[in-house]
Amino acid sequence: MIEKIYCMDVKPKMEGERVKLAGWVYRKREVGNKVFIVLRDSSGIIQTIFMKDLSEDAYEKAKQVGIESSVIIEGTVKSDSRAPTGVEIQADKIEILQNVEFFPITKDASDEFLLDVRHLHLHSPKVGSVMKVKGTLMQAAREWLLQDGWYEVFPPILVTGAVEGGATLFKLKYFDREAYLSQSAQLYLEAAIFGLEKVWSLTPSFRAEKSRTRRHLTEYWHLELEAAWMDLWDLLEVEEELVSYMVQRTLELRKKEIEEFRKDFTTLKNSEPPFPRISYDEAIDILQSKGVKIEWGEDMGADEERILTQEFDRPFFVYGYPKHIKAFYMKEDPEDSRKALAADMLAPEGYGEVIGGSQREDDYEKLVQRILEEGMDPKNYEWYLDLRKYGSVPHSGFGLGLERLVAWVLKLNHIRWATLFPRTPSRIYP
Ligand SMILES: NC(=O)C[C@H]([NH3+])C(=O)NS(=O)(=O)OC[C@H]1O[C@@H](n2cnc3c(N)ncnc32)[C@H](O)[C@@H]1O
Ligand SMILES: [Mg+2]
Repeated sequence: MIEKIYCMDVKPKMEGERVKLAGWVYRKREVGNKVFIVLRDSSGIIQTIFMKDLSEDAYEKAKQVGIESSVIIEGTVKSDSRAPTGVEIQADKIEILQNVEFFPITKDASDEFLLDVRHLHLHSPKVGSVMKVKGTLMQAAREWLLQDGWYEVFPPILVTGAVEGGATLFKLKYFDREAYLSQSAQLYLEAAIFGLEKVWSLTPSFRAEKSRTRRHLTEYWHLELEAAWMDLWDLLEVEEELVSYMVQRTLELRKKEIEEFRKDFTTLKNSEPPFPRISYDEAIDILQSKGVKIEWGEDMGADEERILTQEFDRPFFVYGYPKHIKAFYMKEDPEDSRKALAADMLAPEGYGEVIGGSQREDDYEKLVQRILEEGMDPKNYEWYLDLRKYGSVPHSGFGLGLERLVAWVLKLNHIRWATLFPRTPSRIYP
């Protein structure tokens, strides 16, 4: 590893010290016998100045170097209020590791072009800020899960059954049989609770969604929890505690990065438990009162959720959806056979669903009945049905779409900007 200091670690109080930095040329301009290079590394940027009368060799090299060239720069720290970070390097040495004549990404690059060259777009500090926020949200989730006694487990991705409906399965050939890419780790987490009681996993989930919306990917990162002995209402408390900790902790650690994307932090600061809870029935009433054409029993899509979120300035729950629009594994509401003990968490500011969760059907016969009602073959779920034969317990769980959470926290205009290499129906390269 090159012995170097990070841009953000160079402080005005280091005036006069000699330092070595390594990174990429972010900006460059020439003024008279001076070349100003703004150097970029993972921590940020710093201005370096090359003066002909300080080192003609370094000055001549600095004149040649192109944007995004990889360089090692040495020089003396000088405090300067005019510099972007209040300090600059009076450079007397530059090693050009690779000079870049022309970097393909320019200021007017289209979104589609940026996605075509996503592997180069990752040079961007702004993209780096998205990934830092995403990583910190997961760091916070791990902190909370550890202190609240949840066990991380590592479920399979190669599976033989649908969880969220057969229409969005990615099929693959598995030796001499058919298999699928996992839509959700849920069923395997349900098996894990008989030994570990409270489990969680972060896995890629795959959905052959043909819908080209701002909130769907075909591959996304899925944070899922499952717990024995919990009913739906216990689950909602876990969800709001976890999400509020993730948001508040990320606000604390990544305020600078979040400020690059939004100026108003109100909804983030409001994300403290308890989150508001409305029933599906109330949600339908609200939508109808706002002139939305939707009847009881219909599912809410992105447009309906967007309108509903206008009523809230923080994440909120919608619970008690009609059973027939929800998945086979959801427990019927004992107080209303038309409904499931299910709840989604919706993010405000138009973002909508970030979590889907429910209490699970724990009775063997009822679960077989639901599988048959959904037109599925119980034989394909024998192992899953076994979980209701050997010490079945009330249990609940949920799945949080990490990119959806990032999209809300950073107010991104499309979920694809929330992931390193977005996968959509029209994009699987690079
Ligand atoms: N363990 C569980 O109980 C999870 C459950 N089996 C499940 O998969 N629910 S979900 O389909 O609503 O998906 C959960 C979340 O996963 C996200 N999700 C769901 N589908 C997508 C797509 N296509 N792209 C991005 N994000 C997606 C979204 O935030 C959903 O709320
Ligand atoms: Mg859902």
